[in-house]
Amino acid sequence: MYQMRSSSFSSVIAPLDDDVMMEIEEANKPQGRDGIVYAHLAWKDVNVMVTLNYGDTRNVLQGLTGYAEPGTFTALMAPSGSGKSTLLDTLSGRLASNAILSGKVLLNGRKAKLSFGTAASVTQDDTLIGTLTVWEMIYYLAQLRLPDRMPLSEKRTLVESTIIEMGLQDCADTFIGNWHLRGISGGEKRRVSIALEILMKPRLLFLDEPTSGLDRDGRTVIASIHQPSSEVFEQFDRLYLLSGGKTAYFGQVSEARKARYIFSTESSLNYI
Ligand SMILES: Nc1ncnc2c1ncn2[C@@H]1O[C@H](COP(=O)(O)OP(=O)(O)OP(=O)(O)O)[C@@H](O)[C@H]1O
Repeated sequence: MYQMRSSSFSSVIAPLDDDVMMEIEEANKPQGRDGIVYAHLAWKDVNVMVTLNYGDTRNVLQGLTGYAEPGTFTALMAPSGSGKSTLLDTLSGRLASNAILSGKVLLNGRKAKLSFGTAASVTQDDTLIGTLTVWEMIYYLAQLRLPDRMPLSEKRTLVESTIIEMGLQDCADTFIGNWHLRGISGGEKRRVSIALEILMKPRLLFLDEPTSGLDRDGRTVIASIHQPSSEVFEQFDRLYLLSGGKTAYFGQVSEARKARYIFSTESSLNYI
């Protein structure tokens, strides 16, 4: 769990570099030499206000600015209730109907609706079919989601490579399981949920709780995270810390370390 003393961490807020922000906002040529469209995501002055019962309102996010670039992994961290899921929902265009957004969210320099195939979200409540094996589940989804014109042999190859990418080889033939059938572990279920999304090769991936071993491969990954294991923590490039809906820190993980955030060995982050 976090321990936070708000008086001292404000001094290590990383100032956002305006040039970098502008560069990202104006990046209108996201297509790389390999023909793949990469996802540069930027958000500026984002505020989210929700309407509560009896018509009261509450500002859940206040003045958030940041960006995420292709091939990087950005971790959103904050104490419970500070706005991680709301920021993920904002960036992925999934805000609740009682929430009002102001500010800019730009994909490759433009306001864009995130289409299926470009962006994918993996939330905690994804449903899997317990009576299928891991291989069957992923293959079943591949047949449903991948284009009809793709040959079956190609779909099978993609299923195999996705299973390897997510480190699911050892449990590929194990049932996913349900309340009366013991199946794969909780962590393996998370990896199956992610596998189902990366089948479509999205350039932008939003995760509620990341997992280790995710290949970036030019992908832009933004993940909200509660208690990172040291293995997961090693994978982050940037850290976005929120406190009470405001930015407490946005910058490189390495700089956060220098700024005297203490990362203890297992699953805890303390601000000093
Ligand atoms: N649509 C909404 N209507 C009312 N309140 C909301 C709404 N969305 C978020 N909130 C409130 O805003 C605050 C931030 O919620 P959010 O789920 O983003 O936090 P979080 O950092 O993801 O929390 P946790 O780590 O516990 O999942 C909470 O107090 C939550 O109750």
